[in-house]
Amino acid sequence: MSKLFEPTSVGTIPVSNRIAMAPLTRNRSPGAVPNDLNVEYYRQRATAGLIISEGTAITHQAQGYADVPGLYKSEAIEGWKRVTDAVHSAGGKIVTQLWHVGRISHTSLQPDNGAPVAPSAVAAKSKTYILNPDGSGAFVETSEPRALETAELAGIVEDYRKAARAAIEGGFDGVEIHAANGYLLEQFMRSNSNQRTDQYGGSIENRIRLTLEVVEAVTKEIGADKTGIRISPTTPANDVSDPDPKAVYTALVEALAKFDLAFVHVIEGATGGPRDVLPFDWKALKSAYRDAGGKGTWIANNGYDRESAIEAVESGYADLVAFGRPFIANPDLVRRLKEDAALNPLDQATLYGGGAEGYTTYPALA
Ligand SMILES: C=C(C(=O)O)c1ccccc1
Repeated sequence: MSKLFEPTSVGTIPVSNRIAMAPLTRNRSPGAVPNDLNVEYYRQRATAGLIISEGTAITHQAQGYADVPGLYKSEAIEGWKRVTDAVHSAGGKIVTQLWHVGRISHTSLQPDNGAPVAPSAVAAKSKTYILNPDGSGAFVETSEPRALETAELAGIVEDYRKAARAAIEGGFDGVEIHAANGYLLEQFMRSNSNQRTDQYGGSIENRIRLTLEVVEAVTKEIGADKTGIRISPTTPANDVSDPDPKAVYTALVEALAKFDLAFVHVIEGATGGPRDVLPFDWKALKSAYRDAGGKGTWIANNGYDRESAIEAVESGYADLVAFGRPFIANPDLVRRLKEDAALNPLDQATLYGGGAEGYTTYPALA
C-alpha cells in the first residue's frame, strides 16, 4: 500500500493518512452559524487524514461572501462544536481556516454597510457572492475598499488571536491561517494591492509583516503545534499579482521557519486552475523552508490526482497532498484513491449556496 495511505502526524495532530481535504467555500451557513447540514457534510468526509474546513470569518468585517460560517458569534462556536464532535466520532481530524477577506467583499455584507478594508484603497477586479432581497444568490462586483489605518492593524491581529481561541473552544484540532488566494494577508504581501508607505508596505519585509504578526499571535494563543498556514505564491486569484513571487515567498517561508508550525499548505499555481500559470520552483520553496529550520508538515495542493499524489509523497517532496473539488463529489475519496475506483463527477451548479443537493447527496461506494 502506498505511503499516501499511511498514518503520520501534522504538528501534534495524529492523522490516519496523508490525504487532506482542502478548504472549500460552499455558502451553506446562513447567519454565519454552522448547521445540521454542515455537520453531515463534514461527517461524511471524516476519512480524510485531515479536514481543513472552509474559510471561516474571524469577524463580521472579515466576511466577504454570503452564508459563509464565522467564529465571532457564540452560536457559531456551538455549531462548530457539533461539526467537530461528528468528525471526531467518525475518527477524523479537523482544523478550521481563519479567514479575513480584506477587499474581497461587498458593502451589503459589511458592518453598517461600510466599505471593505484593505492595505490600500485599490479595488479588486473580482466578484463575490451576495444574497438578493428575495434570498437568491448572485455573484456581483466586489466593492471599493478603504485603506486600513496603521493603528487598526493591531486590532486585526487581535481578531485572529480571538478567533483561534474560539476555534479551539469549538473543538477544532487546530487552525490554518488563510494567507492565500488574494485575501487580506496576501493583499498585504503582493505589491499590486499593497501601496502603503508605512511599516506594512514597500519592502518585502514590510509586506509580509502583518502575516508574521498574525502567526505570532495565533501560535502564542493556541500553540504552534496546532497552527498551519496556507499560501498561494503564483495564484492570480482575486486580482493579486507581484513581479517577484520567488523573492516574496522565499522570504516568507524563511521567516515562518522559526515558528515551528504544524504545517505549511501551498497552492501550486492558479487556485483550482493551471499549475504553470507562472514559472515557480515548488521544491526550491520547500528547501528554503527546511534550510531555514522549518520542520512543519508540507502540504501540497492543486491539480493532483492519484498518481501524482502518490509520487509527491513517495518521493519525499510532499508530506500530505490536499484535494479540493474531488472531496466535494466524493465523500469517500480516500477509499476511492486506495482502491483506484472511479470518482463521481462534480456538479458545478451546486458548488455555492443551496441545500443538500450537491452537498451531502454525493454517493459513497457501496
Ligand atoms: C475561500 C475561498 C478561497 O480561498 O479561494 C473561496 C471563496 C469563494 C469561492 C471559492 C473559494
